[in-house]
Amino acid sequence: MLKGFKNASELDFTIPSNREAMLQAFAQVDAEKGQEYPLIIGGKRIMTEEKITSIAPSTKEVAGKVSSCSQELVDEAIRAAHEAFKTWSKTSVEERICCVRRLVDLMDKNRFVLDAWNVEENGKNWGEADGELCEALDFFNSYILHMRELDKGLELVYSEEATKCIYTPIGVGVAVPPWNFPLSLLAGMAVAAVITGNTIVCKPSSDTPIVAYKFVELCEKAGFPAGVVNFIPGSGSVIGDFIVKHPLTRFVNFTGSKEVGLRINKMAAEVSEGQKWIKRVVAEMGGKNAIIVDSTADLKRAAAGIANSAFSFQGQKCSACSRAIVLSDVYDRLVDEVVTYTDELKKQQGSGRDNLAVGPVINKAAFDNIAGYIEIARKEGNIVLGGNYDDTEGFYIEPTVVRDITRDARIANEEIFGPVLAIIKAESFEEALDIANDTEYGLTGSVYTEDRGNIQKAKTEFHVGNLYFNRKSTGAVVLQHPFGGFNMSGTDAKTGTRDYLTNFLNLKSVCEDLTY
Ligand SMILES: NC(=O)c1ccc[n+]([C@@H]2O[C@H](COP(=O)([O-])OP(=O)(O)OC[C@H]3O[C@@H](n4cnc5c(N)ncnc54)[C@H](O)[C@@H]3O)[C@@H](O)[C@H]2O)c1
Ligand SMILES: N[C@@H](CCC=O)C(=O)O
Repeated sequence: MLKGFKNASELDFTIPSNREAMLQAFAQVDAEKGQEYPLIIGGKRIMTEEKITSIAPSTKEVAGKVSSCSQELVDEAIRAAHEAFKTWSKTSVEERICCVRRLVDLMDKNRFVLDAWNVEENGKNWGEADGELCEALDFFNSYILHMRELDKGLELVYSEEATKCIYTPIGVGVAVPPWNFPLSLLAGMAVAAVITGNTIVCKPSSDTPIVAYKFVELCEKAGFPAGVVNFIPGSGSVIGDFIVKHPLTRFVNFTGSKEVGLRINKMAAEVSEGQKWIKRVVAEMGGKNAIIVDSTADLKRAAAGIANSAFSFQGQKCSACSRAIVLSDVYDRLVDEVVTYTDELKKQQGSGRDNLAVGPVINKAAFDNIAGYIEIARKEGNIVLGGNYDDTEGFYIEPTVVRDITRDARIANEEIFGPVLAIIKAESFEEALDIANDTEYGLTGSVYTEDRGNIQKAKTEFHVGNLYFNRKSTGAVVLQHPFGGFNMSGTDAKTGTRDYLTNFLNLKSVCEDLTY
């Protein structure tokens, strides 16, 4: 079934032509900077008085201003999507796939400018931005394959009657992505919805609405009819509950923090007047991910994996390692290796445009929150690297390594979502597993070991949605490492898979008595 699928390859920016194209794309970003963007509802562009200001985290400059949607306009958007659903849901799967294929093409043609906007608005480096674009393409291509299979219906046993089980679309969905993967997560949510015959209302994060706008613009160019993909940025606290509670909302596809995810889940469970269905919620949420290192591990390799998982994109991945749990006999040596490796990363910190290893954190609120955790870390353990932060030019926080942290410390339990790594000591592999599991989350985890017994034990006893061995905990690849978390990390929806698409489909069982 997966024959014909190939993961997209990231651009090599050491090739002069790619580098040059990226610099040109930044020139385009500069020319567009400060521009105002409308909502897109039922194909209409609507400029509102109230705007969301998007700030470039590397420089604190205004990237652009995006119209902010009111509750009245949310209602209009959901109704437009509901109207479009009447015809889009009956459009053939092949026709829907054609639109997605054109979108793949358009994303590829606009690749550099999409990457450049992601660098500008989100603070990623070039490779991280292009890796995200590849993930979006992988989602599209995997959903094309899965949808073709789903279109055949469910295989049934033979009977005297004519029986069939067919997948049918369910209605209007709402996509609520976070800011940290503004392209691939929104694009994955939107395409999963529309390829299955649903329509979608996209509410991007207020930190990254321009990247989202660029994506929705490409959807229009790809030929999705008006109203199939709508764009309504707005404050979560002003329109969030309204979108979720709207009686025509059929499903909510959310990725973000645990607090917002749980609120959405609760709101969606309440039945609004006129609502005719139980709303479906996909909620992928936070993590407090651990990497375990036992006494048999290759410590240099483990240190590199830990530092990459903890500090790439400044620790702002849900999959980031924020706890290293290390057996006591190798603890000091491992800490030294992590410090040595991280020190190299720390020397390469700066603006995303300069394409360095470490960039800024997303905004002032995140900066203050992470700085607060660094001060807590000073009291709870010993900072052996980093610990400084400065928001004069952009929101920069040094990669920070904290040793001698106990399992009950705040920085060992709360999601920081920034470049702060807590290193905890364990006396046995069993204790290390117990500490790793001692969290309400269950997103990613990794184990560095050469002990087959420990590998077997972790496979059954380390409770996370994505478990890795002798490898970093970040960088899941579509259809190689289906991604989704356990417990308070989410509904474990496993993006990129066929199962994922069934969240947005009904299965209709049809039977005809042939003797009639
Ligand atoms: N599990 C995953 O796959 C995954 C992937 C990326 C990020 N994350 C998590 O996302 C979080 C960081 O992202 P964030 O800061 O954007 O998260 P967030 O929860 O603050 O916001 C996510 C989205 O929800 C919207 N929102 C806020 N309040 C809302 C409400 N009441 N109703 C509806 N929508 C509302 C926001 O505007 C944004 O679009 C971290 O916790 C991270 O671990 C998880
Ligand atoms: N899927 C990504 C993380 C997405 C969340 O931020 C990874 O595997 O690193």
